[in-house]
Amino acid sequence: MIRLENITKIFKKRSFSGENTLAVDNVSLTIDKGKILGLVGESGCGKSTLGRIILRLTPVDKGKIYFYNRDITNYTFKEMQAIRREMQIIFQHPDTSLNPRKKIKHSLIEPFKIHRLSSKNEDNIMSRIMKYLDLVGLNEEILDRYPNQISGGQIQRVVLARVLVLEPKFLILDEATSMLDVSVQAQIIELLRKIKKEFDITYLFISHDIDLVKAFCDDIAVMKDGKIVELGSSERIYNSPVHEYTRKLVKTFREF
Ligand SMILES: Nc1ncnc2c1ncn2[C@@H]1O[C@H](COP(=O)(O)OP(=O)(O)OP(=O)(O)O)[C@@H](O)[C@H]1O
Repeated sequence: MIRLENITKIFKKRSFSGENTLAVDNVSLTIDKGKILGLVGESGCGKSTLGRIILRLTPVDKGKIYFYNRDITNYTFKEMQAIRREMQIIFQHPDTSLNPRKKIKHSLIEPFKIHRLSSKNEDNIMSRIMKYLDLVGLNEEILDRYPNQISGGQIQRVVLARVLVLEPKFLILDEATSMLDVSVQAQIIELLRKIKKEFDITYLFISHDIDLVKAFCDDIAVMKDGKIVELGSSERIYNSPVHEYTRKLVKTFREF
């Protein structure tokens, strides 16, 4: 479903004395349809940049991005608009992912407007919203609340519902559960499993938590200094890591 060939991204220095940052260094990888690929590595290694590049939210300097075998690397804004709904991302911070001044109802109606989804009237939109709210384990009481009146876990459920109304085929979860308590995190992971089963969505799960990635993902790509240093099945990477850096990551988590 996703194929990356030799992706490279350099952020230019911001000041005369600063340095360029090689955020992604010649990365090639494939994510097959229906799979969950975990992308792990320590802070600043380039995980988010790579995710944003796949969605064409960050321009790439070198390399090619394929989505369903279509080369989307140089798609225009208009061409991207046509496939934007199919590729979505959920970020880490529950507190900034929804407009704090708008009720939850507004945030759930918004995607229909942005993506000009064909829904004849508001009743029709609301019935679709209710379907997805139910799926993520929320009820209509949430609609009249503001983001600061609900918990972090509830916000991530709303964010998921907001994305699901678009019926995406590929979803990037960028540290999407990192800010949540462990028990809430487990509930959201369970929900993500259920959603994947029901909608056959392919995930890229970005996290620094290798234990969580091992439990949730089919395969793991380990990133260091912008490079993928090791890639394989979750079991293999976790139980018999080959690269020295992967060994260190696994060991650190086990001791922690
Ligand atoms: N817009 C930007 N402009 C300049 N440098 C950037 C920009 N975005 C990221 N970087 C730099 O690129 C490198 C990779 O950052 P990135 O956010 O992709 O890493 P990450 O692995 O996702 O880290 P984290 O887990 O902390 O989010 C870092 O050195 C970062 O400072």
